[in-house]
Amino acid sequence: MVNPFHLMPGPKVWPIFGCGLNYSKFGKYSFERLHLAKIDYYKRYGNIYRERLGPMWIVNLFSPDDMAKVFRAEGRYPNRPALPIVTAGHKHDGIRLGLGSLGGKEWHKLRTSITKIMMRPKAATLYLPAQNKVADDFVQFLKESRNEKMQIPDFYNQILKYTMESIGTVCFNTRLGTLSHDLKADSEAYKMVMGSAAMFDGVVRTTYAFPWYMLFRTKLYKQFKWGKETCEKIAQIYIDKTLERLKNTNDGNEAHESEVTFLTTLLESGKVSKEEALDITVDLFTAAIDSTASALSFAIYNLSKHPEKQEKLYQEIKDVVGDGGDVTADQLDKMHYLKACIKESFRLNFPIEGGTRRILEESLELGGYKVPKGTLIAMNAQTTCLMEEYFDKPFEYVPERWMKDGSAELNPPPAFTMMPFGYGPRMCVGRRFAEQEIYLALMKMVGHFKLGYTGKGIGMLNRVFTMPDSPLTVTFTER
Ligand code: HEM
Repeated sequence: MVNPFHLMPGPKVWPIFGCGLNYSKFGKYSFERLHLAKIDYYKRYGNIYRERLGPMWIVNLFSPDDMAKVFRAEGRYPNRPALPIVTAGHKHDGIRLGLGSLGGKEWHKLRTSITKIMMRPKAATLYLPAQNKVADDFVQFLKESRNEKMQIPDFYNQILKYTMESIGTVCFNTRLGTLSHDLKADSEAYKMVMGSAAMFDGVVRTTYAFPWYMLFRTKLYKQFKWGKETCEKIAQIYIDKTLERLKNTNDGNEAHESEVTFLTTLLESGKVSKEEALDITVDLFTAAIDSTASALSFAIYNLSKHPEKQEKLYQEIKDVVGDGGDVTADQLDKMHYLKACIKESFRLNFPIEGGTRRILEESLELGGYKVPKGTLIAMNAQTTCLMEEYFDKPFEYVPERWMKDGSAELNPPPAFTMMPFGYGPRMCVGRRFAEQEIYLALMKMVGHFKLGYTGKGIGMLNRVFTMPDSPLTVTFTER
């Protein structure tokens, strides 16, 4: 029997505020630690519940079968809500909606122009030589940055510089120079770091705030806009330099191999205008930084907390790569335990609060209820990934569970539980690049240092992406 939507369980809905007060200072929960609310709600309501935030109904799912049903029902143009601050920017100042915020045919046109370039299996390996060099420089930077406790002060921000530097080689074929101990305030790299931080902070703080910024250009809105414009200005400088070099070296023929960048490939595809290509490149650059940094931080943390797993990984690195040098695509293919370590870290510290979201294009039966068209569906993989029902020893770090050799002696993880990059035609377009950056950083770090951990355990903080809730006090001892 299918029940009507209004019978679906969920927290009390107040007039005007809906369920929002639960996350305010009058409530039990906070948006920063939304995962704790989700765990409570799961215990109280089971596999499905609904809540209303502002005018919007949100249906929360915990069952992988229901999540699969949503993905299977999505059509040609899967619909995900845009970031609210981006929508406000579009309304106030005509800020263009990017790939992550567009819907329908407009989204599809942009997406098809880059899916082939970015999603084919070997898409990222073209950038391996440049990204190897960035990872080497990061290790050197860490070596020189250690304090007397062998820790890296402000480690999270240094990781952000690595991810920015690494994706910079893809987007602009240029070294930005962020991995410097002496970053000058008037340098392009410094401005890029500051701009990206201001913009991301604006995104995070407005996503869960009362939407005054939809009505007025609030202080936070101005900060976001300043950050975005700063990044765009600097990106434009790099892009112009690349195009200038291309003009001089290539006499109108295909780009010289050393000048192949994401941007040049996009331009040569003939599918987008020069202006669109510039926009897409800047969008990808900004989408890549915090997302990859937060995933990399938890991967480092989990390995530093589990020395026996780290040693196993070290052995794999020695066996596959030997004593150093550039990591090749063939070697990456053989790094099975490394990939298992990263997957397990994604499971324990799922990178996106809740998980992927969709707006239903048609009404759908979920968990025994008829959910109307237009409802926002939150697929709470973050909670599901820690449930005993689906994972043996859910709170333990066991990379072996992802190995196909059966070494874990645990039940294999079920389908539709682990989707850190989303699913279907709208899944993360930068996945291969994020993974490559994380592989390289971990291989070089674990190859050079024994990572140790002395501080208290790290929890998760929801800042659009899941971030460590306290400083990462990892120790770096040379091998
Ligand atoms: C570990 C790092 C990353 C994680 C965990 C992550 C996760 C995600 C997720 C969950 C989505 C939504 C997918 C869906 O709705 O099904 C997404 C979308 C997206 N990601 Fe990532 N991402 C990461 C890194 C990157 C990188 C490196 C880039 C760029 C090079 C990038 C660019 C994008 C873009 C442009 C979208 C929107 C795609 C669309 O709507 O068509 N991401 N990401």
